Amino acid sequence: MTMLSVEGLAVSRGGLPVLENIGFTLEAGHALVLRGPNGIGKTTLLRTLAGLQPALAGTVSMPPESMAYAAHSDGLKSTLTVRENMTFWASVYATHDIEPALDRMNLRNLDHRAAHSLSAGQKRRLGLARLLVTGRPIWVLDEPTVSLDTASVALFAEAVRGHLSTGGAALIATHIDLGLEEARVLDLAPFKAKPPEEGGMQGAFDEAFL
Ligand SMILES: Nc1ncnc2c1ncn2[C@@H]1O[C@H](COP(=O)(O)OP(=O)(O)OP(=O)(O)O)[C@@H](O)[C@H]1O
Repeated sequence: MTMLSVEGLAVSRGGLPVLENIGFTLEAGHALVLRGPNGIGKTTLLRTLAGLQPALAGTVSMPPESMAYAAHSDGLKSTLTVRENMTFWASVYATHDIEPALDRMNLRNLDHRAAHSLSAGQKRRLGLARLLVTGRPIWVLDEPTVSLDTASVALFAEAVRGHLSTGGAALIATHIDLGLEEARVLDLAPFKAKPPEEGGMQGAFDEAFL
């Protein structure tokens, strides 16, 4: 069953088109891994899908409210404890049980620690635990494994697998292999937008000699 369908999508950063004519579908129970070199536009695409910036063109079949977005910055409330952060998010998303999420991301021993006192990887685990209490079907993840050690990457991959097995889907920008058999890869290189000024200036340059 198709959960998300994207057609003719063009996205921009700083007023310039970055990727254009992007099309893909994402089925329930599957993950799509976005690949491409630094700066190709993975973050820009994910931010656009999550409703944080407008698209230049195209259609996205599902609204941002169906997506749980986890960005580079973990969005933690630094003075609240791990447990308080989780409780806060559970109330925002009107879900209740934070206990399984604490266990899934191995945060139980840290649950009374203020978020600001966590290590980078522990903060990342807390940011990812948030996904588990959103109750949202499509996870949109930007470099989710940054700062994670091997054991935590495995925990995270297991959490994604659990989400997929209950009919969820995930869109993940990552440079590493998460070992997810359910994942397809989408290479973004073919969608790279041509810089508009290049064509325009070259045209003007050529014209000057005609
Ligand atoms: N705030 C900004 N204003 C203007 N341009 C930006 C801004 N942030 C990023 N860009 C540019 O937009 C393009 C796409 O950046 P984006 O962060 O989406 O790439 P990415 O594929 O996620 O890269 P990485 O793998 O390094 O995370 C890049 O050329 C980048 O320089």
